[in-house]
Formats: sequence, structure tokens, C-alpha cells
Amino acid sequence: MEPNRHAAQFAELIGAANVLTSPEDKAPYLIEWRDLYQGVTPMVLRPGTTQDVSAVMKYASENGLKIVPQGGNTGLVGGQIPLENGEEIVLSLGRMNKVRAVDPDGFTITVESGAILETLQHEAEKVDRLFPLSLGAQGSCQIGGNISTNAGGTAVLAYGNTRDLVLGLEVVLANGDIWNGLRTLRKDNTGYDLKQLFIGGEGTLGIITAASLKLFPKPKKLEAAFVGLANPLAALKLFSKAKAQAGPVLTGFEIMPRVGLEFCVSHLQGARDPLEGTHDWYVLMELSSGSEAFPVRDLLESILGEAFEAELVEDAAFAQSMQQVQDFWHIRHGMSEVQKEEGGSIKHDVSVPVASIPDFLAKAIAAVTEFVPNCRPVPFGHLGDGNIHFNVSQPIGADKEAYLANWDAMNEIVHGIVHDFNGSISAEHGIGRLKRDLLKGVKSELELDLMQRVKNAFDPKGLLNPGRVL
Ligand SMILES: O=C(O)CC[C@@H](O)C(=O)O
Ligand SMILES: [Zn+2]
Repeated sequence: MEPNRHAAQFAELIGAANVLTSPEDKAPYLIEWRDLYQGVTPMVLRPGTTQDVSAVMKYASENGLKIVPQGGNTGLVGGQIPLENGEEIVLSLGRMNKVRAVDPDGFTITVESGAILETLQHEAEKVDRLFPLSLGAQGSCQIGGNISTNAGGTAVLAYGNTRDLVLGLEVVLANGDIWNGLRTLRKDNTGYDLKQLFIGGEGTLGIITAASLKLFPKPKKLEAAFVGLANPLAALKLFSKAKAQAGPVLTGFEIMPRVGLEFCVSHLQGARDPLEGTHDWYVLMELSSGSEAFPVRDLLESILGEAFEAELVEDAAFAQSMQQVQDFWHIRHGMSEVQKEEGGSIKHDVSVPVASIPDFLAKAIAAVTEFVPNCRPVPFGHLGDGNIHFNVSQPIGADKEAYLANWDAMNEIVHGIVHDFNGSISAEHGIGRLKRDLLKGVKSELELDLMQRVKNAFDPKGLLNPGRVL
């Protein structure tokens, strides 16, 4: 590669100020927030329009340059970080953050891909609507990244994954062509649904530059409880009862172990234990309705009252204000980042059928504890979706590097158990660089071949996020 020549050409195309080449300017785009990857790149490009992205890709394609699209750089599988060989150019979508259209009557919004998720949530609120996608990184992640990784989060239970929220996409292809698929139709049964390939495509098939998304009624009543329980089986029984009685009004159901709550209380600003006594497990349960008239609080109290009678629940704190609802969610959303404060953490983003969660947890906790005595399992997350973040913190006082050397072997143990339950080794974070080698073990040859053929059709020169996913 001749970086200086290419940088000068890109400067002609998108403006010199949008071609970052100094180490200080590039640094934020090269660090992965969990410290798993440190990338190297000759330059970071910051296009401001779809035409800019198209011009960049046309030039890249003609010159065989590899491009790594990046949103808010909050991804959890390293897909957004360039390789250490310095041969990949980062294309950051952050400047493309305009809201193009809001249609409250049709319940849609169209935004550019660099829009921050939280901004999108606020734009929906302004017109008395809800954009439901919700996750810990919402203050910095970008919607293009959310779509490219088909992000999950804490609202999947009621509203589905990101895939379910997308109506249309605008995508720049590997050769610079612009595909305008920005439709807002609820029904469009005209052949292959191409947008589905880019959703969760992790930037390997095209660069998403804008999206039309679904909006929902804004909840008028919202209640939450922080519940203490003895074990995951009690949590499952509570989930099943709540889902049966509340149906779509059940909008959150997250499980956390005591050790995770303790990490939050120690390291997360503003977090305090909502309950007086201690419990081995906790559930954050949320009910909400778009109707003023729906007795949400009564329903929550009745579900938990009955669960208490049935000895499923040991104690519960009901949020008394919206601030308290947010305080409960602050604990849950902070649970990922606080694990960094406790030394090394080996991650597994897995799913199993919902009803298998208690058995899965029992087996996986026993197995990792046998493998690394005194390790601290912190399994938490989206019980209602069958998705557990089976993260395992190092033993207190252990050497971090030595502990992290167990990563692959521990993955193999946990993923083996996931396999026995017919689960998935990547429930919501994607494949990226982290799980690329594992994909071969969980997909059939036919599936891998079909995926490779799709990749070849969209990106014949292999320039878009190469080595991610496949
Ligand atoms: O830390 C993790 O592994 C999970 C991050 C995120 O998906 C969450 O649910 O908080
Ligand atoms: Zn999650």
C-alpha cells in the first residue's frame, strides 16, 4: 500500500480534515473497549454523506484497499478494529448522523447510520413515540453498528432484535454503487429481502449509510421491580408466570447473580443495593403499557405477591419513581463494564432454550469452577430471551494474563455444554474476529459454503471487513 498517495486521493474525495493520519487522531478508533484488540491503520476516513462513502468505496475497490466500517466502536467481538498488520483503512460513519424523516402517524423514522442510539430514542420521544432498542452502550453506539451486528439488548423480549425493527436500508456496496432500499413499507413481498443480508452482516457485504426504522407507542405507564430470589429455577418460574399473566406488557426480564450486584455496588457510580437482605440471585422485571388506563402497577404487585406466596421470590423492591426505575436499569446496564474492575474476565455470549437456563447454569458453573478453582462466574442477562452472558471473572488476587490464557479452553468447555442444550455460541454480539474460528464448529459445510457464496457475490475482491465472520 502507498498510504500517503491514497490519503491524498481520499482528501480530494472527502476533504483533508476527514482523513485522519496522526497517531493521536487515529487512537480512539483503534482501541477495543474491553482491551481485547489494539488495531493498526494507515488512516481513518470520516465521510459526511452517502456520496462520500460511495466515492471512497469506488476508489478502494479500484485500488484493492481493505475497508473496516466502524460505528461507535462499542462492538464486543472485535469486528470494528483493524488488523494489527496495518493494511486496513477504518471508515468511521460518525459524521453521518442526520435524522432524515420522522413519521409519527406511520410510526417510522429514517436516520443516517452514524446517529447515536440515544439520540434516536430522544427523537422518537419528541413525537410521543418509542424506539425500543436499548442497551448499555446506548449513549455512544451508533444505529448503523447496531444494525450491522443485529444488536439485541434488554428490550428484545417485547420488541425483538434490531432485525425486527428495520423497515428499509440504504447501503453502499463494495464497488461504490448505492442501493436505495429505504422503504418504510410494512408489507413488501417482492422477492428476496435483500436488507436482511446487511442486517447482522457485520459490514462484510456492504456499508449501511441510512435506515428506516419502526417506532412504537410510547409507554404511558411503566413500572419496575428489583427482585431477590434463591436460584435460577425460581427466576424461570417467575418469568413464566409473568409472561403468562402480562403478555406483551412484560417489557423487561433480566437476571443477575449476587456477585454481579456486588461488583456494581463497588465500582459503578450511583449504584446501591435496592434490597436490604442479600440474595443469591436477582431479577429486574419491567412492565409497561402504551395505555394510560392499563393497571400496570396492580398487575406487577399481583404477579410478585403470588410469586411470594408460592415461595419463588424472597424479597422485592418496587420502583417508587421514574428515577428509581432508572437506578435499577443503571445497575443492569453497568454490569458489563464493572467486570473490568475485577481483573480478567472470560466471556461467553450464549443462548439456550429459555426453559433450559437453570440446568445450563448449574452445569456451566460447576464445569468452570472445576476447571479454574475459585474463579467467579458472573452469568447475567436476558433470561426472557434465553440469552445469558456467561462471563467468568478471575479468582481474587490471580494474575490476569495467566488467567486469560484459559480463554480458549474455557470457551470450549462452556460451548460444549451450550451445544448439549442445542444453544448458540453467539446469541447477540455476532462473530467478528473473536468467534470467527468457532463458526466452523457450529455451522454445517453447506451453511458455510452458502455464506461464502453470498460474500463472494457482494464483495468479490474481499475488501469489506475481511476476515470477520467468515
Ligand atoms: O458484558 C457482556 O458480555 C454483555 C454486554 C451486553 O450485551 C449486556 O447485556 O450488558
Ligand atoms: Zn446483552
